[in-house]
Amino acid sequence: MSNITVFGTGSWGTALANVLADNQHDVLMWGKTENTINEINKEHTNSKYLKEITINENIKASTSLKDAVHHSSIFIIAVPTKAIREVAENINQIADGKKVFIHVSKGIEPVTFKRISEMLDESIDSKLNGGIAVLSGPSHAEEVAIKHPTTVSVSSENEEVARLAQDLFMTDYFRVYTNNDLIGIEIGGALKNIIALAAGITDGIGYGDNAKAALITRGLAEITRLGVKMGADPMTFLGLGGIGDLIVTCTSVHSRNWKCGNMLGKGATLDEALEEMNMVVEGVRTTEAAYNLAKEYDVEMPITSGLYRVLFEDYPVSEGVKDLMERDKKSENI
Ligand SMILES: NC(=O)C1=CN([C@@H]2O[C@H](COP(=O)(O)OP(=O)(O)OC[C@H]3O[C@@H](n4cnc5c(N)ncnc54)[C@H](O)[C@@H]3O)[C@@H](O)[C@H]2O)C=CC1
Ligand SMILES: O=C(CO)COP(=O)(O)O
Repeated sequence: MSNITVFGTGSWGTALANVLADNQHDVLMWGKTENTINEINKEHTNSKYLKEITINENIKASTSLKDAVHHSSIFIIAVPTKAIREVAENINQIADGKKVFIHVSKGIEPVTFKRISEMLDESIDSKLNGGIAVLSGPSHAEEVAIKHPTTVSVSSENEEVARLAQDLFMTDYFRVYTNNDLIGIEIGGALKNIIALAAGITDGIGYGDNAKAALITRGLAEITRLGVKMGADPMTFLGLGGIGDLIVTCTSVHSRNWKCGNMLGKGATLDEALEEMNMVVEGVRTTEAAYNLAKEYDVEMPITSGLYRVLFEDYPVSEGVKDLMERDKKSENI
């Protein structure tokens, strides 16, 4: 059994810490918020992020980055994309030996267009970098925390690190596949949030299953178009990290991205919707990144472009839907 540190005490970090503790690993969670850390240690709950869930009593939590870094050589990075560089750079200052980084976040950095494994690679000195992997797939924390059957993929440029991640996480309710397409898994996990925001919007407006199925299907087409230009294997988008995650995020009541979109569809402004959520809605920043990436790679992404206008240019949602429906005639085969 291994010592493992989970960086991030939000819903996903907490649910995954429980999975690892179920596998008898010695888990230390690190976070900045004193209240949450005390609550995890004393009450074995995390009421802000995962209501009504009991956290395994063997899990300890700390606000000390030093303790967190020295606890183990296996790090699970479970903070929002926006915080990845800061956390990784701080770890880099303290670490004194090789560490394996398994990140579970879903986003792309606007402006640089970097994937999370690339941000980690840039932030960690090569002498401290024992390998980087991503864990991604259809997996809401709320269901993993109550041990409902869940399947995910892990990917790394280093096959051994992917297999290590698979071994660490695999339980009878959390099934982990390896996948050799790091780019595809990271792009699929990031871009599905854009489509989930759009699905929330159409549900919020009051449209039905036809609209949602259209978004999932045509959303997958534009995710695949961009992903392939970025170097992904198109088949990855038919797997857990692609269509699997797209389905769960567009259809689940647990999805933060769907919920945010749903409020927008009902008439809230982006600021109002984000204010209402007390958890990260990754799709907002990812829409900005993907909108610019689509231009850079000269890829047509009509759903992403329409959502960009709604989120950042005050474009009415009803007009956004109309634009999508009234685009020039196309063949589905292209
Ligand atoms: N919640 C879920 O079901 C799933 C989430 N993810 C991904 O995991 C990542 C984290 O998501 P959640 O746990 O849902 O987020 P969350 O909003 O529940 O929690 C985020 C955590 O990160 C911490 N944090 C934020 N900025 C920080 C900083 N600068 N330094 C240190 N800590 C910081 C917060 O205090 C909080 O503990 C996201 O990229 C999300 O897309 C992936 C799969 C499932
Ligand atoms: O990635 C997720 C499920 O696989 C979580 O999605 P949300 O952030 O929209 O809740």
